[in-house]
Amino acid sequence: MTSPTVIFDLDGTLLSTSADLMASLNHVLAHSGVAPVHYQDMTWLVGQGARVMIERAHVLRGHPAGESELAGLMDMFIAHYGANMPGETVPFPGILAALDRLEADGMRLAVCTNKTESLAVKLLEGLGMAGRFAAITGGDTFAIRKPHGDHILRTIEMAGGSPRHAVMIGDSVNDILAGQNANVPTIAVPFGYSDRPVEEFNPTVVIRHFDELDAGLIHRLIAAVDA
Ligand SMILES: O=C(O)COP(=O)(O)O
Ligand SMILES: [Mg+2]
Repeated sequence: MTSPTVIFDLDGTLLSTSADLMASLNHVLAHSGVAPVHYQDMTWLVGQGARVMIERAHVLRGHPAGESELAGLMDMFIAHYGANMPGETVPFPGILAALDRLEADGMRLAVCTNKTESLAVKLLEGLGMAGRFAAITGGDTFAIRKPHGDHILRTIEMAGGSPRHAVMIGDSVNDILAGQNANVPTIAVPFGYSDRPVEEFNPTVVIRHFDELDAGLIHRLIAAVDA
């Protein structure tokens, strides 16, 4: 039997990244001469990649930015965020032990994030985690990205896995929609960046802590699809 592929979202799922994202976003906002955002704003700003985050933050502060302005602000964000990494970013409680358990069971691990791929890889490398993943794809890896189901399907393909034996784990509506679009079971975590309760997205299951994530859960979810 093909070994299962477990696909993780990055921001708000594997890693608690909001402090560093917010510091770099506020650096950009200061350049635009607008007031900084606060932590509670991040639940709405994160999830569609840095460009959308910058765009939304400017709208939030009543200073909409045009296309060419956004391109420059994005470069500024990438330079600041990339230079300060891994900063205060840390893995969420229990995730490293959970990855160990899945690996020990022979599962393939992958990352499917809307973050810019080079930033995602650099961040995971900085935390010594990149080598665990058979594939790391970002919001700019393909022409499409989450919530498009193909972002997940192509990540599974790059990891050498099978879409019939895969599970997507994420914190935002995009992750759960992408899983549903790809026809793979979904696990939602409630501790990431979502402005709505994750239950509203109808994930297959919700886990409150990574202590609940083990090979048994992944096998049960995959078996339920085959049934
Ligand atoms: O950086 C973002 O906005 C989104 O990243 P994520 O897909 O890993 O949550
Ligand atoms: Mg996320």
